[in-house]
Amino acid sequence: MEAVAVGSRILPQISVHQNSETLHHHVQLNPSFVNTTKLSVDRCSSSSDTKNSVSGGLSLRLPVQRKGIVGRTHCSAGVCMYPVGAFESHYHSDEEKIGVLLLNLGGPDTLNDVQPFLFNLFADPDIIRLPRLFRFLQRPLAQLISVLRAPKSKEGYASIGGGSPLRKITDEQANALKSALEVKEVSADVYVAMRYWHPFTEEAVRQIKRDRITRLVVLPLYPQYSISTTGSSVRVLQEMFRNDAHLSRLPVAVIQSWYQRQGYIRSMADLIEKELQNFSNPEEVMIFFSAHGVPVSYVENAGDPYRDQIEECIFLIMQELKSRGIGNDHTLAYQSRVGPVQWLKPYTDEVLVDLGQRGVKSLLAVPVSFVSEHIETLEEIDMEYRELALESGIVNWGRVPALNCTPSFITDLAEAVIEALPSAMAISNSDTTTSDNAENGFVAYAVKMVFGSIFAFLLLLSPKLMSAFKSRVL
Ligand SMILES: C=CC1=C(C)c2cc3[nH]c(cc4nc(cc5[nH]c(cc1n2)c(C)c5CCC(=O)O)C(CCC(=O)O)=C4C)c(C)c3C=C
Ligand SMILES: [Fe+2]
Repeated sequence: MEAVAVGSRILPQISVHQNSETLHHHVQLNPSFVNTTKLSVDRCSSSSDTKNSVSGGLSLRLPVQRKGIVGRTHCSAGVCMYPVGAFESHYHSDEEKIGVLLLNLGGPDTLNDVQPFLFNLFADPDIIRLPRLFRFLQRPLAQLISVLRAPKSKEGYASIGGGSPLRKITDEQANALKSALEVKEVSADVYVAMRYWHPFTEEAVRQIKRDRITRLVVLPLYPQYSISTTGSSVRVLQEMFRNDAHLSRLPVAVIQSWYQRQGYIRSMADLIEKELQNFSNPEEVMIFFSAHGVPVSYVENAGDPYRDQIEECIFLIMQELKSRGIGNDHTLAYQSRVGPVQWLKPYTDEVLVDLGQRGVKSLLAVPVSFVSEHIETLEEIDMEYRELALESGIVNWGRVPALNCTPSFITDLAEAVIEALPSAMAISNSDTTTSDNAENGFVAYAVKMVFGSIFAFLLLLSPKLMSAFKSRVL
């Protein structure tokens, strides 16, 4: 697990508490931030199972921090150990009030919410990454793309019952996590912060303030880190915390990614093992991992560790399956691309056709970057990809369900939270005069909106330009 405190400067590398259920992982702490933490640069010795080889691979694959891009931190070599006992009694004291903030993307509750939800998504500079000079076009462009994409999106949401199930499932996960923490004698309030729809991050943070939480763990419900998911949500949190006197003093730990945790890997392997039994010849089934894509530029230019983490995650799941005597073939592809740019390859739809042509007859789809059912599992995989696979010659199709509230998974999340608690720290020297704030002056905003709207208007008026744009972007 990587955890990092929310802050405006280079952040300390936090924090992996080791226990028998956690894959050993390489992290480095900056002692000036966490002086209560005992540091060790040695790799933890562990039992001779998958853990050791995995941690070696992990440390090599972790990205170097590139300033101003991911903008936060990534781990480098070294393992830190917590003097756990030193913290435990504190959590049970009357004055400590623990909060856990779950981050997720959010989804439209009804079909009327689809276009405004899409607007919020495309208005995010971590989703459409315009060069700084063109940032003034972000909102007009978001307006345009959301209006153009809404009909297709609505169709998708209509086919899964008229809205996204993400809010309901995330609330259930929050309740289950609270109970799992209670079982481990940690009393905590669990909050949900969605990036693009209700309950928005702002609503959750307001509640955290109202409840006078004294220590907060931020847990993204994305196993792997991407600039477009965890990165975006954490950036919003950073801005809010930096600009708030109370929040900037609140000790916070952010778990950046947790795909390598043994509890998660085992839970995924359990689901795959169970689902394979539904095939008449389980050993002949191709395990087909499908991850949500991101544009290639995120990985190759902006230093997004997403692809590396997805690959590592799949390696770990397959290793776990092998240790159970399951040695099926497997492959990975990326789904859900949007827009005219290159996305991570290979693309799910192309691979399905290819596999069918190559004579693969049985296929088990495994959504690997999501932990809840949502439109990309229920509509894209279960309907679109299934149909395409069957048309392409696949005969036996199966799909592993999302983890949702699987008890072993929720228990592992609870352990991740407990392990992160000691590393929570405040943003001490908050800097409230960021250049972004300066840019947000009313006059600058008005000028940008006027020019942006003119651009969007011209685009809408030009049928030729419009149809070219539509065919490439949507
Ligand atoms: C790991 C998960 C996700 C990554 C990475 C991601 C990147 C990403 N997504 C878009 C565009 C869209 N995403 C949409 C919905 C959506 N995406 C994720 C997850 C990841 N996105 C989730 C959980 C959801 C919500 C699903 C729900 O049930 O509501 C949508 C809307 C749906 C649609 O119209 O297809 C869009 C659009 C981009 C551009 C991107 C990376 C840059
Ligand atoms: Fe997405």
